[in-house]
Parts: sequence; structure tokens; C-alpha cells
Amino acid sequence: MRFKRREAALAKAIDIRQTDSGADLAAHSNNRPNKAAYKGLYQFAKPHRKTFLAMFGCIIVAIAADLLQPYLVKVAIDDHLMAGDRSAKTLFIIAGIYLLLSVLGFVFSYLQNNLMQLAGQSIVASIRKKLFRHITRQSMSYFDRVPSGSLITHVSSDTESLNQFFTSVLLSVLRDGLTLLFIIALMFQLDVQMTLYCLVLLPIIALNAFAFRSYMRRTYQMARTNLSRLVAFVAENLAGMRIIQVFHQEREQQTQFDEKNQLYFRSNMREIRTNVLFNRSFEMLGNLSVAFVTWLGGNAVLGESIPFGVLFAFITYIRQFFQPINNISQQWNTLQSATVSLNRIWNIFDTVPEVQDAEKVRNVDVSAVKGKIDFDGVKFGYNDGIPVIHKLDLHVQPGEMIGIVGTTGAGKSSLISLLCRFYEVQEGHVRIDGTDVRELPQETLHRLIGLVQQEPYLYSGSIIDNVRLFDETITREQVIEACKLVGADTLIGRMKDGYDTRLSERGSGLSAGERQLISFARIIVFKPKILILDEATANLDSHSEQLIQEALNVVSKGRTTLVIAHRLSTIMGADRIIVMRNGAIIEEGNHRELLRRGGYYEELYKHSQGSNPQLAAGAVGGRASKKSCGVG
Ligand SMILES: Nc1ncnc2c1ncn2[C@@H]1O[C@H](COP(=O)(O)OP(=O)(O)OP(=O)(O)O)[C@@H](O)[C@H]1O
Repeated sequence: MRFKRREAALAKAIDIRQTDSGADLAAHSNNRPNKAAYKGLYQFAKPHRKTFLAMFGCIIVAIAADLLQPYLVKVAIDDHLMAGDRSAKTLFIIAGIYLLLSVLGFVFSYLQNNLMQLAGQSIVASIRKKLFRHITRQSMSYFDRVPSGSLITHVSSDTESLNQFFTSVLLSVLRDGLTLLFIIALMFQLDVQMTLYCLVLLPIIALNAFAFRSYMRRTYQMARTNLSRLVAFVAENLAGMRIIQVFHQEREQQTQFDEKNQLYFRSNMREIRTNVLFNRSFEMLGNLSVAFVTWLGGNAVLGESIPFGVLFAFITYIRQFFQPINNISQQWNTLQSATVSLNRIWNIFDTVPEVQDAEKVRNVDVSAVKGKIDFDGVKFGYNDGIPVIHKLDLHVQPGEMIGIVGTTGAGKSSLISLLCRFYEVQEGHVRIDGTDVRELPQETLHRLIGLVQQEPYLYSGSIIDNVRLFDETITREQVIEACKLVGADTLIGRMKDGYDTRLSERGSGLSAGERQLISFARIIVFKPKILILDEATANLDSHSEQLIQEALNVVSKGRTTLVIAHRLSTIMGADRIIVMRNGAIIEEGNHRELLRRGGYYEELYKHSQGSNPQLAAGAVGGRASKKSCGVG
């Protein structure tokens, strides 16, 4: 059941990712640039204005150094060679200056590229940082709506596209734009009439670029769309490999993959062909112009209206003229995808978390909190509006242990989510020690609550770091003490590096029970006043369950504890057990009282006792909360 749900969620994520990034560009490319997004981007760029200024200076020097070289040759030809000045010294000086200009061009181009990369990467790093912080502050309802796959794309490839905006588009517009202007100015300086003739070429170039532009954009988008479809297909297959193999779907999947692969290959080839054609057409235009200038200028030289050196410089400049135009028009696709990425990123920045601290929060002394919990007339439903908790009342005394059982979808995890204020109640109040959770700063609230889930999250890092969650104020000794208390010390002692053993992501390499013990140790070191176990024993064998039960007895001491149980054995010893169905409490009492009552709890108990354990598990258990608050 759980496996199926995860698969469905994954398929949904892939599906959305496809629309988000696949049919993606085509769909988003019509997005008009969002003014607020550009303003926001400018705010990120502002602190780097000195770097931009320095880069601009480098661009000017680099361009000047490059463009003065043909001019220098013209001086050598016209003012010296043709003028009869045969002095080797002058030629030597000119050659020296030429060399110096080449070195200058090289050095300043290098600096200009590095400065642009520095500015671009720094801006993108700070956007990424803010984006991650903004995402982590979103409410749970946001994560219900937005698949994690697309958030990963936003943080990784969308920010990278923005980097391309600076390092490719902006750099090209500045450098190539200025180069063009300088070339035109130099050409005018050499010969006004010939320059005017050459400028006749501009409309032809513009027409060529315009004719190619929309076709190039389409081929680019088609290739990106087909690539993301291919990637989504592979991701879907990897995730559902079990089903594919069990149902012998390998050949069918291979056929589908081949089709998608072919489509991508063809669209990619079309894109490459168009790009090559565009580049070569520019080259051809360049060659035609050289022929035109040679003919025009040659006649002028023969007629002695311009010197030979001017013709030489002109031919060199006209050759250089096409490169910047070509470069700038190549930036169109990059600009398109950067705009889409910019809009996507700023859509996230514009999302205000639904759950926020109140304007006037009530600051409480965490150490003085007793842990009394009250649900008063609580009504709640998710975005779809269907109520999942109906006018629920529940009052828990400090230090009391409450077991929560019920049918699948009864609202057990939702109740816990409301206590953690992952979602807002629609009616009623959730209070801790008499204070509405909406009045508490979220940070304080989450320090009051420790959550142990069915699959505790472990990070890549040492066991010490995983217990203290990288909080250096918690000492190694405190961590070891906590692990001893929950009975994790022996198993850690058996590991190669003991407490310094590095766990891989999600703690693979440890059994489910061992991971749970580590998350119990977290509770001890962080000392929350309220402890929540959300189906923490669901995945455990009976030996591990026994270990966890013992650890639970230790960590729940002196804490208000709510235990959502998959197995009744976990909650049989609770002070009080509540039985939920359809978002309401239908039975309440301790184990004996509930058995005596002979209601739904007794029915569950009978199932769990034996005749049909699977039915018992299915009826009582279900899904673990996906969220976490506090520690655990
Ligand atoms: N994030 C969500 N968005 C929309 N509906 C949700 C969400 N989470 C839960 N629900 C719905 O709310 C109802 C209560 O779910 P909840 O997870 O609280 O039940 P539960 O008693 O913990 O179930 P289980 O034992 O299966 O974990 C169910 O109908 C469920 O489909």
C-alpha cells in the first residue's frame, strides 16, 4: 500500500517535472520577462558593481588592443613602407607595439572573463543561498503542492541558467556590442564613403539573423523538450524497476525508450544542422563582403583615392565585423532559458509561507514549559477543502503518555501536524501550556517538540553529528551519555570507528531499529518537552521493537508523549489510548478500559492477537507523517 502510494507520488512528480521542464521550455518561453524578477536580480547584482566596472574597463582595453592591431599595420604600410621610410628601427618599434597590443589583449581578455565569472558565480551563489533558505521556510502545504524534483531543478539548473545569463549573454552583449561600435568608428575614421557602402550590408545581416532566429529557437526548444522527456522516462523506469521486472515489461520499455531516444537524436541533429547553417551563412556573408570591399577598395586604390594600408585595414575590420554579430545572435537561446529560469526562481521568492509567526508573538521560557496539550474544538482540512478533523477535543496532561490508533486516513498524522503547526487549524485552538501554538514563535514551538518518525532521517556524517544534528554546543560526552541511555551504545561500540563512524545518506548500512535508536538519542540531547512517535515501530521486527520499547520508556520519562501506533503492543502501556475514525475520537481510555468496552479497539486487539495479523496491521497502521518538527 505504502509502496504503491510512493510510486504514485513519484509518477506525479515526474509528470509535473515533465510539464515543468519538458513541454517546459516551449510552454514557459512565452513567459514575458517578469519586471519584478529583473529588479530582484538587479538587487543581487548591485553589491558587485565594482567588479562589473573593473570588467567593463578590461573589455575596453582588450577590444582596443585587438582593434588597434590592423590600424598599426596600416600605419606601417602607408606611413612608412609606401612613404619610402625604409628605417628598420621604425618597423621594429611598430612590431614591438603590435606585440605589446597582443599581450595586452590576451591579459585583459583573461581578466575580463575571470571578473565576469566572479561576479556571475557570486550572484548565483547568493541567489541559491537565499532560495534554499526561502524554500526551507515554506509551509508543508507548499511541499504538498510542489514536487521535490522540480525544487531540485530550481536550486540547481535554474540558478545555473542565470549564471549563463551573466557569463554568456551579458558578457557577449557588452564585449561584442562594443567591438561592433569600435569597428564602425575605426572604419569611419579610415574612410567615410567606403564605410557607408559597407553599412549597406547591415540590413542583409539583420534579415539573415531574423530568418534563422525563430527556426533556431524552435529547434532548440524541441531538442530540450525531447531530452527532458527522455530523462523523465529513465527516472520513472529506475524508480519503478521492481514493477517492470515483475511484469516482464523490459522489452516494452526498451521500445518506448528507443522511440524517445530517436526523437531526441533527430531533434538534436536538427538543432545542430541549423546552428551550423546559421554560422556558415554568416561566414559566407563575411566572405562576400571581403570580395565587395576588395573590389570597391581595390578600385579606389588604383584610382589613388585611398592608400593601400587603408584597404588592408578595411578588409581586416570587415572580417572582424561579422564575429560579434554572430556571437550576439547566438545568445538568444541562452537569454530565453535564463528568462524562464529567472521567472521560475522569482515565483518561488514570491511565495509567502502560509504558516507565519504572529505579529506579536508570545515568548515563553522553554525550560519552564510543562507540556500540557489541548486540542479545543479543532476543525481542519487540506487544500481540497474536505475536512479531515471534525471539532476534535483532546486534553493531555504534562508527562502523560497518549496512544493514538485508528483506521487508515483517520487523521492521526494530521493531528500531530497541527500540534507542530505544519498547517493552520480552520477552527478551534491547539494549545501548549495554555498558549495557542499560533502565538508561539515557530522556532520555540519546534524546540518544544521532538518527533520520531517511521523512517528517521539520518544525514551523511558521523554518528556524533547525527545525534546532535551538527550542533557543536552539544558535547561528545552528552551524545555518548544519550546513546547509553537509549541502549545504542553497544551497537555503536561494535562499529569500526565507534561514534566517529560515518553514516551514508539516510543511514543506509544501519538497520531500521538502529536508526530509530539514534533518533531516540537525539531526543535525549535536545530535551524537548513533548515527544511524538509517528508509527516509529512500524518497520521493526519484534526484537528491535523490544529495544525501541525500552528506549521509549527512557525518553518518555518526564515528557508528554503522543504515540501513533502501528502495533498495539507499542501503546498498550500508555496512560490513555484514543481511537480515531474519520477525523474524530470514537473511543478513549486505557488498554483495559477499552477492552472492557468491547468496541473498535477490542476488535483491533483481537486481530493483532493473532487470527489475521495482516488485517490488524492494515487496520491500525498506515502512513507515517512525511514531515518532521523539532528533532528526531
Ligand atoms: N498532505 C495532504 N494533502 C491532502 N490530503 C491529505 C494530506 N495528508 C493527508 N491527507 C488526507 O487526510 C486524511 C487524514 O490523513 P492522515 O495522514 O492524517 O491519516 P492517518 O490516520 O495518519 O492515516 P495513516 O494511518 O494511513 O497514516 C486522509 O484522507 C488523507 O488522504
